[in-house]
Amino acid sequence: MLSRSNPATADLVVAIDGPSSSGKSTVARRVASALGLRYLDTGAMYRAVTWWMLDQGIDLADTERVAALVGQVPVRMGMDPASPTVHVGETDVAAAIRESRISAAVSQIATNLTVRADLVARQREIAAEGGVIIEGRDITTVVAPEAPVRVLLTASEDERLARRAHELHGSVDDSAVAATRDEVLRRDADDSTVASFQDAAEGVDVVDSSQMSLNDVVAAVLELVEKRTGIAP
Ligand SMILES: Nc1ncnc2c1ncn2[C@@H]1O[C@H](COP(=O)(O)OP(=O)(O)OP(=O)(O)O)[C@@H](O)[C@H]1O
Ligand SMILES: Nc1ccn([C@H]2C[C@H](O)[C@@H](COP(=O)(O)O)O2)c(=O)n1
Repeated sequence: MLSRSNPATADLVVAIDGPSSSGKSTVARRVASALGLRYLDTGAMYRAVTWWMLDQGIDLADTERVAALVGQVPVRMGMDPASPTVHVGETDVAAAIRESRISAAVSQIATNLTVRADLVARQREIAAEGGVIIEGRDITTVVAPEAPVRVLLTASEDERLARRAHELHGSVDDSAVAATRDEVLRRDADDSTVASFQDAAEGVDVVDSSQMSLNDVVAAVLELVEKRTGIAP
């Protein structure tokens, strides 16, 4: 695992929220690498729980059964931003949790309030250790509302659909974008019933990346870290 190599950032927590495909994972990993922080992808935790429930043959609509079982799911997150890992027990699920069957089902898990309480508690333990950038949907508001740097990373719907379509289908033509709508917009609609990531909470800085290159977004977040904490790479 990554050692917390930068003494200046040993206690730092950076929180990033935003809708699907706004660039959270990509930007957070790069910022973490620049600052010597660990990187926690909380969406991957919800995906790993989804993977385990389906692997066990659990009906995700049976919210009480899911709630009763979530505490048993042995999710292990590797937080080196250069090579983050996700295991459930000894099984490497990093690729499996990105399959479309998981993307299509994960909101059923993420909208289960007992699951949220369980995963938020695990995420808060990691935040309490410091030296970490955490991204998701409720990090600035619920998991780490006291973090000195809190960012809402947004982009227009069209831009987010195009980014995901390009990533998944290698194209931004009409059929590629249409095939991506469920993964991006339907999921955001479902997820926003339990987490507030469309508007910034008080004190949260907004970065609208619609017209920005990845490098510019990373630079903007690093500037916010410096502005809020005085810490620079
Ligand atoms: N500023 C940008 N300009 C162009 N492409 C971008 C930009 N930011 C991110 N991308 C691309 O958009 C896609 C989605 O980015 P990423 O997976 O980081 O989003 P995300 O917010 O973590 O999504 P999710 O929450 O659904 O996992 C990736 O292919 C990434 O390379
Ligand atoms: N803190 C979080 C992180 C993620 N989710 C939900 C929202 C998504 O549907 C799902 C997977 O996230 P992704 O990998 O696409 O970022 O998990 C959440 O509710 N809270």
